[in-house]
Amino acid sequence: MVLAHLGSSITRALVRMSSATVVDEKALGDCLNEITRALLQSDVRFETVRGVQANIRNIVSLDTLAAGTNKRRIIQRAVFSELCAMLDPGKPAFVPTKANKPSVVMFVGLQGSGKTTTCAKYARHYHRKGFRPSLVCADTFRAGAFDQLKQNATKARIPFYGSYMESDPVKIAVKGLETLRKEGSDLIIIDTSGRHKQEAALFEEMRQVAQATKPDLVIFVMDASIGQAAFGQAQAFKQSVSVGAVIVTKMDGHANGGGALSAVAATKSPVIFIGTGEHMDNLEVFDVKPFVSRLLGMGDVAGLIHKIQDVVMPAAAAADDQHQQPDNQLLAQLAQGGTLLTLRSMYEQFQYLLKMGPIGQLLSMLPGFTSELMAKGQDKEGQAKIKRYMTIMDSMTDAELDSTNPKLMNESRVIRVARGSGRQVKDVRAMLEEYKRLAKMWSKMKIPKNGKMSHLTQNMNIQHLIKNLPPQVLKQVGGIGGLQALMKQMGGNNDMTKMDPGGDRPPSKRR
Ligand SMILES: Nc1nc2c(ncn2[C@@H]2O[C@H](COP(=O)(O)OP(=O)(O)OP(=O)(O)O)[C@@H](O)[C@H]2O)c(=O)[nH]1
Repeated sequence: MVLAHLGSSITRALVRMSSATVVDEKALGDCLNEITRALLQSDVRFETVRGVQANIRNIVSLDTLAAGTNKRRIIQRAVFSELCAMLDPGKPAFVPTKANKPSVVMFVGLQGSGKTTTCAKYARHYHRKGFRPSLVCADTFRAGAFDQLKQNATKARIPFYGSYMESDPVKIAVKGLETLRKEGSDLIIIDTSGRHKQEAALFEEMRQVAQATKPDLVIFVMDASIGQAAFGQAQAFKQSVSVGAVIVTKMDGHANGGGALSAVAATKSPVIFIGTGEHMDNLEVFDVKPFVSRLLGMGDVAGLIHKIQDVVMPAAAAADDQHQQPDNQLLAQLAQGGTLLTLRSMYEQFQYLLKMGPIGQLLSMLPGFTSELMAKGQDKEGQAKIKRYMTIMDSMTDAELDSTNPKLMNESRVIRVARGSGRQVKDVRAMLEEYKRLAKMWSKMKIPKNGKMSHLTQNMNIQHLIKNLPPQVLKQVGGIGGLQALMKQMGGNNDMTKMDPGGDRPPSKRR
């Protein structure tokens, strides 16, 4: 959990206030002081913190509250809504669509902020949603930028464009757009140069690339560690190009992230994603209410359902649209029936499982990937086993990974792969047994092709889901009846915003 310290400090303040015998001015004052301290420690600007405190005091006027009013609840709600207001710029960002013309998104930011890495993560995010994204490296300032982008793009299987010879970023950007448009990309992402500090040359280059490519969205990438200095940095970039959204990176390592997020909101720019690690999958959609909800340990049911949907959607999309290239191709094949599982596709399903993190349990809806791999309450062991299997597969050849013939892995290859991966022979054998079991099961399965989400969700074993959901989550969705209604809604209606549990502000559109 990012900002774990801030979240636990605020939660502790609220718990302390709630357990006070009487909720009076003193209890409220202590609670607010603690929250103030936590926000300042997270490098939130002093004026912002003072505003949050004053607004909570305005909402919670203890003297005027009618007798019998639940003061604790009112304070908790006020804190929740003020934290949301602090992080909400009140402005939506452009969301790429699969319209007639490809969407063009340009990334800007200082050197080392994580631009190049985030471009690839962003592309991967939309690839998973059924887009055909591509990357252009218009960073001619840093030697090695093109190689880095190329490497990331290859890893994420995203088409790319760049040049070792051309030194004019504008020419590269224009040529890249032209080439990738012709190749059928529907989301073209342009990575631009960064500098060590804000300087005229950087801004001029950004302006020229933007003028020549006319992006639908300019994303400013900044590093969370700068905290409240994000305000000045975001303003400076906004004055040079029309920044439409912000991605705050390195939220995994910085307590200052709270300050950075609130400072960006103060510039009226929406934060659309946060970077939570160096890995390609460490990019989280940033939605204010669910974020604050999780920060305060109140969960995020809509997000939970989204996670399920992220895994199930590509199969539905693929079943509906043969032209799409969803990330989860195995699920797409499953829609055709008679799937011949390869070790590589098993590897990809493992990646999905790991991405789901602690709620990997929910993936019990994926046929076969159930108790043996991620038994209830044993997420850690299950994940360790999956990682072990993946390390072993990393030492196998492409031919072995892409084959459906387990006999390729003869005794000498098993010994060789064990040595190469630093694992024991018995581990390699266990992995191959797992593969055979899954291959057999998947070969007999078929997801109905013509039934969109509703068919897929009907296919999920709801009983299994009920058994595996943590009790508090089940309670939060309204028990078994509520869960069934949610699944039904998920089948017939893709708009998750309608499922937001309570609250008065609609969450921004899911990206
Ligand atoms: N921990 C963590 N590291 C990140 C994150 N995003 C990027 N990084 C790391 O930050 C470093 C710099 O990232 P780059 O993508 O090269 O930065 P850049 O902004 O493209 O740099 P220039 O191309 O020089 O402008 C790399 O080591 C990345 O792996 C993140 O969300 N968390």
